Amino acid sequence: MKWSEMASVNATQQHLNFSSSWEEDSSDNSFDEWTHKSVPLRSPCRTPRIQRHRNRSITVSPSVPTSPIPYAAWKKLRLCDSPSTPKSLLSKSTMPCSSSKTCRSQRFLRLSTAFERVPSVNINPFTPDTVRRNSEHYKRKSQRSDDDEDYGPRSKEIQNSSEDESFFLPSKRPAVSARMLSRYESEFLELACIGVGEFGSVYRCVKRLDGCMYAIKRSRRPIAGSANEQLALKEVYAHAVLGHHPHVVRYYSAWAEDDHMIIQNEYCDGGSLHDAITEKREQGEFFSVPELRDLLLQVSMGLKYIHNSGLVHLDIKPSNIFICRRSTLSAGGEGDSEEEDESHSSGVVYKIGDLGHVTSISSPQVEEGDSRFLAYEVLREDYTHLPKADIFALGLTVLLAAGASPLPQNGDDWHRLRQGELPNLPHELPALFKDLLKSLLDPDPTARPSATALCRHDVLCKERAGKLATQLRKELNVEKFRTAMLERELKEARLAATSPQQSCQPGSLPKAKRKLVGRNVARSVSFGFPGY
Ligand SMILES: Nc1ncnc2c1ncn2[C@@H]1O[C@H](COP(=O)(O)OP(=O)(O)OP(=O)(O)O)[C@@H](O)[C@H]1O
Ligand SMILES: [Mg+2]
Repeated sequence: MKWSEMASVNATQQHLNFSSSWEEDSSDNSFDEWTHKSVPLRSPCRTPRIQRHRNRSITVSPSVPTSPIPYAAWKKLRLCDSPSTPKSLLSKSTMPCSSSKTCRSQRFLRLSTAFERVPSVNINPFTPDTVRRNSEHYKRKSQRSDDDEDYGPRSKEIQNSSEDESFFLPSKRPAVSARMLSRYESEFLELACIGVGEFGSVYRCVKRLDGCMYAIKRSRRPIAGSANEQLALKEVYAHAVLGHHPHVVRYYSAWAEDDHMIIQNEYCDGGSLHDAITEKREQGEFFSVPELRDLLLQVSMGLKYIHNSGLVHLDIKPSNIFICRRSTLSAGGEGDSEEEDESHSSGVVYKIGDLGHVTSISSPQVEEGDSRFLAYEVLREDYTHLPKADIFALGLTVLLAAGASPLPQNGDDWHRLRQGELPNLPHELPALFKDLLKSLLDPDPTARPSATALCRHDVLCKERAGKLATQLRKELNVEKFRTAMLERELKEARLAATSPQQSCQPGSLPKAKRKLVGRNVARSVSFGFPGY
């Protein structure tokens, strides 16, 4: 959102109910001062001045909190200098956590270390991990009780039963409301800081009550009365409206605490696409063509859902696409979608996250996203084809995964990418796929394919058809195997019928015990086959 627009919105903006002290407080007029002073002058041929996303989304270890200087803070810093302006926030944000004042994340981490010794979180019996552990435990237990029946004293079983019960029953419920802790502290056990962005920091947490993992995003600065309040609300509004889709990060809850916004989202265990690209790049690797197609298709599905809901994301980029590995889905699992099953065969699910820039297609309030991924028409404030700006950003995202060099933030190279020139890639892409990517970057937004068209595009669906063929081949092999087994059984049954003595041979069942179906055919025993 432009600062000038924000000033008008400010009059009607909905404030979060943080604390009464803030609501009545008119002393923080830095925002008004700032909005009036910062109406941008536009040149006819603009090139983005935005540096905002440099160094963003760095995954840090909890012991080394990094605080990239947010663009907004820089901008504010240039314009006003009161103690309550971002200068103080900036110095706070850049202040090393080792200073005498304990920083919040450290405080939480200390708290969590204390909890680690006595984990006061419940174990959710329905998560795949727990189910597996439970069944192993049951197996062990039944073996043990067999042994006990034969050889061991009964007291041993009695002694173990309380241990077993405590294993299956949720551990004692933590006294959620007994202590006057913040909701965050009382409901969640913080495990690690998994990301730092412009808006805030993201922590991996276990919810004490349900024992599931969540990503908790906490705004970096106090947000009441600031532009960030609208941004924070935007993210929450968007999540709430969007509901569930397998390719959009799932939202669970949001609340304000200590003048900070806290958003509880699904935890994606594979990190961000940005992390995955960086990791591969460091090893001199890039996404393969099938992986690129899969990425493009899955994110298109998420975008199709967002666009069909009347919204646009406006900040599509690798650090806002998260990865889930199917086997370890944390909470909630997947939503319902006709496309759901087809996209999972790679074992990786891509999800669109960070909805902080989402706006509606019909009455857009545009807060430009990362300039590196910004479509030219959005820079020109032409908002008539906003969904195509997401498509443009998706094209650049896929090109980065294909090994393109880091994207320019402005300048000639920036303009060249907006004139339909593809960046250089370390490996040649198949012509059809390359053409498709080129169409995503078309300078004319109307020439770019829609998300719906991408979901049906031949180049991407062939991949899906390929997966389907592989799946069908597997199923065919299973059926062949089954038929062969049945034929063998049939032969045996015929043989048994013609020469009754043979049925008593070692290895074959006594005739009386065999269950015959149909025309004296032994019922096939059910047998396992991996994966079926
Ligand atoms: N649900 C999640 N699961 C796993 N990791 C996450 C999740 N949400 C965020 N992260 C990590 O935290 C980083 C920052 O998150 P997010 O993009 O939501 O915050 P932000 O402050 O809006 O960032 P930015 O302004 O840089 O886009 C992500 O790039 C990712 O590495
Ligand atoms: Mg982000």
